[in-house]
Amino acid sequence: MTKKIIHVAVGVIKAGNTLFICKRPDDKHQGGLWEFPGGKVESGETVFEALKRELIEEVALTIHSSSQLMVIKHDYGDKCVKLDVHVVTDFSGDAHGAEGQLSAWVAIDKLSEYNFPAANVEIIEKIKTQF
Ligand SMILES: Nc1nc2c([nH]c(=O)n2[C@@H]2O[C@H](COP(=O)(O)OP(=O)(O)OP(=O)(O)O)[C@@H](O)[C@H]2O)c(=O)[nH]1
Ligand SMILES: [Mg+2]
Repeated sequence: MTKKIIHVAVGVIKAGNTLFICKRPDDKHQGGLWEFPGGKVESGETVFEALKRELIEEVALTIHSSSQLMVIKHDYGDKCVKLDVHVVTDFSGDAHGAEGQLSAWVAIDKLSEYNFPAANVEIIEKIKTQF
């Protein structure tokens, strides 16, 4: 049987040479690891609409535009995800962990000091070469 793929909108929020990252709650999938904020694309939503909704909910930012960086499919065994990764530089608001999660603005060359889910390795490699 083909596994269900969970479509996820992921936001790489960038200001200068820093990115805004959050810590996933321990009880969630890949809990305790750092992430780029975002979440599942609901039926009838575009990726941008999902990203906009998730970033308001999770980090209290209103985004005005985004550009696609890459799409990554990853099978964690328990879950199969398709991460639709978008870079966001055009936003308003004061980013913080709006759901009580830890968060930080981190310099791109310090990203390797944080542990991310396996699917994110490719994202971080691309960011380091491209940004
Ligand atoms: N947001 C986000 N999710 C990621 C990243 N990397 C990665 O593998 N994922 C996976 O993508 C899936 C969906 O993300 P999510 O848990 O943020 O979804 P959500 O905000 O809709 O949460 P929910 O479970 O409360 O509905 C999770 O299985 C998560 O482990 C990442 O950098 N950011
Ligand atoms: Mg989320």
